[in-house]
Amino acid sequence: MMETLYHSLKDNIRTLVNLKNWGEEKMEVVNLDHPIDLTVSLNSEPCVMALGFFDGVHKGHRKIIETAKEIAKKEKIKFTVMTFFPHPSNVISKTKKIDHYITPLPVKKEIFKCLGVEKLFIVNFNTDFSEFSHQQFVEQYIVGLKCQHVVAGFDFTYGYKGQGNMDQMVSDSNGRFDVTTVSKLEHNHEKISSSAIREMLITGEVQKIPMYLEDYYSIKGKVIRNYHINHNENVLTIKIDHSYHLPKKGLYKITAELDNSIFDGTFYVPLHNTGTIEVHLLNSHINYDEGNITMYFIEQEFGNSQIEEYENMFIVI
Ligand SMILES: Cc1cc2nc3c(=O)[nH]c(=O)nc-3n(C[C@H](O)[C@H](O)[C@H](O)COP(=O)(O)O)c2cc1C
Ligand SMILES: Nc1ncnc2c1ncn2[C@@H]1O[C@H](COP(=O)(O)OP(=O)(O)OP(=O)(O)O)[C@@H](O)[C@H]1O
Repeated sequence: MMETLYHSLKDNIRTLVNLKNWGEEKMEVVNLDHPIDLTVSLNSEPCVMALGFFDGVHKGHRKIIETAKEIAKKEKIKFTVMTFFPHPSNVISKTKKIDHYITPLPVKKEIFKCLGVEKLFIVNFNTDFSEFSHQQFVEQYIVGLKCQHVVAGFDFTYGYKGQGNMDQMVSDSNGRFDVTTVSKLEHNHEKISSSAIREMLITGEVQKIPMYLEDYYSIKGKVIRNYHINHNENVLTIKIDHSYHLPKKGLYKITAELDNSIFDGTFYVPLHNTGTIEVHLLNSHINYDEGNITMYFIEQEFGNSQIEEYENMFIVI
């Protein structure tokens, strides 16, 4: 069963590689600092806006983005997304800080672009912004940006202490824009969520992630060094974004996409993300000293008891 899933998903990766080649769509990115610059409002065009943090851009998020896209097409208005950075937990003292992401901001931008988003608003989530009331947010960031239609999920909250919800949004709109609330998307009776995916990364259960993400968990990076261990195995040193949420420490079976070619390999995930990693690729005879790489996590290779043994092996080498 797992093998079948693996092969079909591997085919998906091939499809995604092709899609990426076509995905040369244009997307305007507007960084918004609080208080909002009035010229941004003046230059805005009528739009539909999907709202949320969207870490991972998982299946539930995609349902929202697809809904907004369809509305934009039907109503012939601009298709926009508004997201926030950093994660609100970084400025709200009572919550656990989320500063490592399933999709760091540059990756999230790339995904939005591939999904056809025409304009992306990134609001700098700072303390002043977090203290803005739900009414003020709607006046300045929704009505002010000429949004004619808001799309968000059933549990979207906004405004000081997260006091606004989707019912409040209808009331705050005061008839000036439409509101579409997307219902809960579930897997095995559980909400598909970024938190659930983070939990799978923490436990190392990466094989479950495709059910939530529609793809394997992946990390993108730039190759900076390459050496051959033998005629059949390459070790690549790769620079990655410091804010990636790495899976639990241990050895993982990966599939890597490099220069439109697919390789199988392994990646020993360290305890912390230092911004540089090493992956082993099999059957890759070519020299790759540079270039972009995407690593897809298939499954954890060893049980926990074997990790220490594996580490000792490295020390000996
Ligand atoms: C103007 C504004 C103020 C916010 N203030 C707070 C806050 O005081 N406390 C809080 O926990 N979240 C606050 N949030 C965060 C929201 O509750 C929510 O996490 C954010 O809008 C992203 O939505 P999502 O998590 O559903 O994607 C605020 C959001 C906005 C837009
Ligand atoms: N499973 C889901 N079904 C429908 N809408 C969803 C789902 N998950 C998230 N959303 C919506 O997507 C937008 C972004 O939500 P958010 O970034 O909080 O995702 P999340 O997966 O709930 O994250 P977290 O687990 O960190 O709370 C919001 O409008 C939210 O209501």
